[in-house]
Amino acid sequence: MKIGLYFGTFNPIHVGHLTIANHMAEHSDLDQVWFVVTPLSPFKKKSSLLDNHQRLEMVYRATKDYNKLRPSDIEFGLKEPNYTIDTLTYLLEKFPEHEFSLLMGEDNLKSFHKWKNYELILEHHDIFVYPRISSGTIEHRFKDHPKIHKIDSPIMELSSTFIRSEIKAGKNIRPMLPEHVWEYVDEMNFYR
Ligand SMILES: Nc1ncnc2c1ncn2[C@@H]1O[C@H](COP(=O)(O)OP(=O)(O)OP(=O)(O)O)[C@@H](O)[C@H]1O
Ligand SMILES: O=C(O)c1ccc[n+]([C@@H]2O[C@H](COP(=O)([O-])O)[C@@H](O)[C@H]2O)c1
Repeated sequence: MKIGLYFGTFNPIHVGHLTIANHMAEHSDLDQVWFVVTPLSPFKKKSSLLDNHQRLEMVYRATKDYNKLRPSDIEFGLKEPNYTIDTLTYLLEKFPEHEFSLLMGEDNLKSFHKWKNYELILEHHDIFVYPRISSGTIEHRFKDHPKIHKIDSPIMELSSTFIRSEIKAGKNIRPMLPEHVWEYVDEMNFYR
């Protein structure tokens, strides 16, 4: 099968993430999109980070009604911080029958030259990049790269950081989360 890997912290998963994954599932030849919940991103701090299983639970609730979208806890047993190349090596060993590509927002492409062994990732995998407003520029070497494919789609100005700070300020963010995720966040008093 052709699998699109959508790596993220998902703290929490929001409608932007879900829209991107669904768009790729509907408009590409991918058979499935896996949301890989990352325990600790190399570029992030642990502050205000919910437990791995709570973030996985939110991804599970967001994706359960979508045939082609799956939560993945594959990184839970791997060394932190989680370098994507290490996870890919593990996945290729575990699932030699699958072909893996990556989905990411444009902000991640802008820092991609700082990722561990990024040349090796590009050698073996296609990367689909979703437009996103963010600071910084895309390195020249990634601009016309044959393995990097820009997705032509509307921009969604939404982030987990914004959602967490709005909840902390007592604002209603209900439309920004998939309904089942909002119910869980509300019931568990997350981010308050
Ligand atoms: N609104 C968005 N548009 C496009 N890509 C997005 C959007 N939100 C997240 N992404 C992408 O989803 C992936 C996972 O992102 P992540 O879980 O870090 O979400 P985030 O909203 O960026 O979180 P935070 O605000 O906590 O940094 C990354 O590739 C990121 O670029
Ligand atoms: O492999 C790397 O060097 C690397 C550097 C930065 C981020 N990543 C991965 O990219 C994903 C999204 O990261 P983030 O920081 O935007 O949540 C997450 O799964 C990280 O593990 C990976």
